[in-house]
Amino acid sequence: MSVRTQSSEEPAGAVHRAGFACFVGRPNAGKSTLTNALVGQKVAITANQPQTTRHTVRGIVHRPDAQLILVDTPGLHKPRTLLGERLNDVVRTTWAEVDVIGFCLPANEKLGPGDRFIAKELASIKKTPKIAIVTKTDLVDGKTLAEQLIAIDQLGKELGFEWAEIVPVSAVGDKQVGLLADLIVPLLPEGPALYPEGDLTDEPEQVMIAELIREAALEGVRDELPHSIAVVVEEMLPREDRPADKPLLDIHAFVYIERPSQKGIIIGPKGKRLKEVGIKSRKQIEALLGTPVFLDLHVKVAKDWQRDPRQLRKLGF
Ligand SMILES: Nc1nc2c(ncn2[C@@H]2O[C@H](COP(=O)(O)OP(=O)(O)OP(=O)(O)O)[C@@H](O)[C@H]2O)c(=O)[nH]1
Repeated sequence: MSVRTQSSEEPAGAVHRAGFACFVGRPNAGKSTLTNALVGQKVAITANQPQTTRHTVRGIVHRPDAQLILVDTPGLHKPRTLLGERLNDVVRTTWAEVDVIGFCLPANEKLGPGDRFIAKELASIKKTPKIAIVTKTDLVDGKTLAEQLIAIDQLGKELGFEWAEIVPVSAVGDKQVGLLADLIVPLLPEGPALYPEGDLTDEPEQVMIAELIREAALEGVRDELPHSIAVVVEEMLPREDRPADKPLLDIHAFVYIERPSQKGIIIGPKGKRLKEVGIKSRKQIEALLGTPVFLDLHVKVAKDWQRDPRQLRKLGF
């Protein structure tokens, strides 16, 4: 077993590499946080709640020697609804297309059936190198970490493959995140940069904005509305008749819920809660786009949208 704590010096050459990596792992394993730490900007949505990442969000790491494009997939899980099945399809398609797969396993949770389920699926993808990433190392002591590293090495052996690397990281503590990038880069194919410098994500702005609104709308009501909220940005238009130095962007968005009874929870007494959601997400959208925004939010009921293919398509899944 080789566990990396330090980068081995690559001979300095003129080789430039570019390619794709994705992080897989159970819900809450720390994939989005790690993506953000590597890219250095909030592009994926994180939360204390499983399955927040519904869209494939790419973050791009630009380096002089390489361009690493990170594809952040939803967690693979036992599908119970049509949405669940679609999410799993997205995950498998992504795996088949990337150059490196990073399997995220939290240091503070023993390997469980969920991890084995994913590892088994990974084992069937023969040609893509797989790096085991032990996340959240700041939450455990050395002994627990060592046991986890051994268990992960063992898991690979049981399933008949070797991890390309096993790397402990802490995205929150900024430990070994740079090293992880150093270890992924040599596994990418040689080639020129695929995206212009400065691009951090190619996720359409509308999707990122919808995710910001969804995150704000979920805050404080996750227990009541765990996976029932979808957000769609209907329209984004610069306000007419504004002086050039005082632009305003009008954004109209719908917050979809599954049942009329959920309306009250989202809107709150006298619309107070929805207003707060609007203010909070507007500030984040303004920070993202760098322009003042007028955000118009409407709540709509889309009955059982998670189970209805037509609704799912409309909501962008
Ligand atoms: N202490 C600590 N917490 C972390 C670390 N990385 C992630 N977390 C926390 O773990 C939780 C889940 O992290 P996410 O990045 O949203 O996990 P994910 O794997 O993307 O989750 P899904 O989108 O549900 O698949 C969040 O509360 C994070 O703040 C870390 O390095 N240290």
